[in-house]
Amino acid sequence: MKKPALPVLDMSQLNGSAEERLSFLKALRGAARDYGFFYLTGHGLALEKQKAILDLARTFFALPEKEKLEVQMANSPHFRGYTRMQGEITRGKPDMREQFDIMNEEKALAPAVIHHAWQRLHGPNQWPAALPALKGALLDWQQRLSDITVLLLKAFAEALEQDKDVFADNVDGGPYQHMKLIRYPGQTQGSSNQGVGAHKDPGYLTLVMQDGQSGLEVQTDKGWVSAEPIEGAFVVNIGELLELASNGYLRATLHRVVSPPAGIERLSCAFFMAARLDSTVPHLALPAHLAAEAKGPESDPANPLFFEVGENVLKGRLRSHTDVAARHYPDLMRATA
Ligand SMILES: O=C(O)CCC(=O)C(=O)O
Ligand SMILES: [Fe+2]
Repeated sequence: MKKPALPVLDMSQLNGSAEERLSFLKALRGAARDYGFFYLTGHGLALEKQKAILDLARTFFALPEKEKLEVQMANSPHFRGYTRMQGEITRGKPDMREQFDIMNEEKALAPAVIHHAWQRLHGPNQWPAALPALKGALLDWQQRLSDITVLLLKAFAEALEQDKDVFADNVDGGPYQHMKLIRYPGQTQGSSNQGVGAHKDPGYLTLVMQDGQSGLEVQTDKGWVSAEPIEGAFVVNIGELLELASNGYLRATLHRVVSPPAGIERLSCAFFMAARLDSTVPHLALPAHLAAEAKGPESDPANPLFFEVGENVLKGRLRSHTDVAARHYPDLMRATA
């Protein structure tokens, strides 16, 4: 196999000898600083389970459109459910992908206790009646991915020489979870090949499971590189909250997906770990030798970053899903117009 363009980290080293742990932490810090992206192996999730989730995704997307639209995201003030092709906007352009989003399974809050717009993110998922197996399988998978990201976040604290509990307030009681099944159809003549436009992820950490088809591309100092699928490995990337917490020492990197060639589809499952919506991102006090390398979080006037987690998550959702925003958050849309 060609040498991968991004570092490969073996998470089982975290449970190994003291030297192995150190070697993992050093590699983690370097990969996240230099690329903001890496492959993760040794995470303990079996290949057959991964394939079963991608098979379920394939079955879901093959349902008649009517069944999928019954659970469309536009119905949900909590940004959960099905989004059809071109239903999501990145950098002002529609993405050529269809997707199914779930988050923590929970009740919506009563209006009387809602004081901030982001509290409306809490709520139930929508599940397709035609595929009853989806609910149990996806909620279980989401929890496993969430557990991996919590371990990784702890490892980041250690790698950055922080108190081991520096992120405890962000994750105790269960961080915000968000998982997406995604299908990218093959290119068709005359249509755009923007599977998803160049973007940074808004949360702390993202885990992506890809099928065998390439398409995910990552911006590096040497230009765009392809994150070719490695069987069994997840692709991990840093989100804006971790960049913010580390004052830019860790990088939230631009990435995009280019549509597969005509006649070929690509499936993926992305898990986004934010933090508890009611928590605040800590300002990490980096030791001098690390602080000297911190670049400061990148500032982009079109994309303000907030230390309040709920604000940051809601901002990203409103921008990507303008139909949900217009239908369920007209008050906010007027305020920002
Ligand atoms: O499908 C992929 O490989 C990545 C998707 C992605 O970057 C996203 O949904 O944020
Ligand atoms: Fe992404």
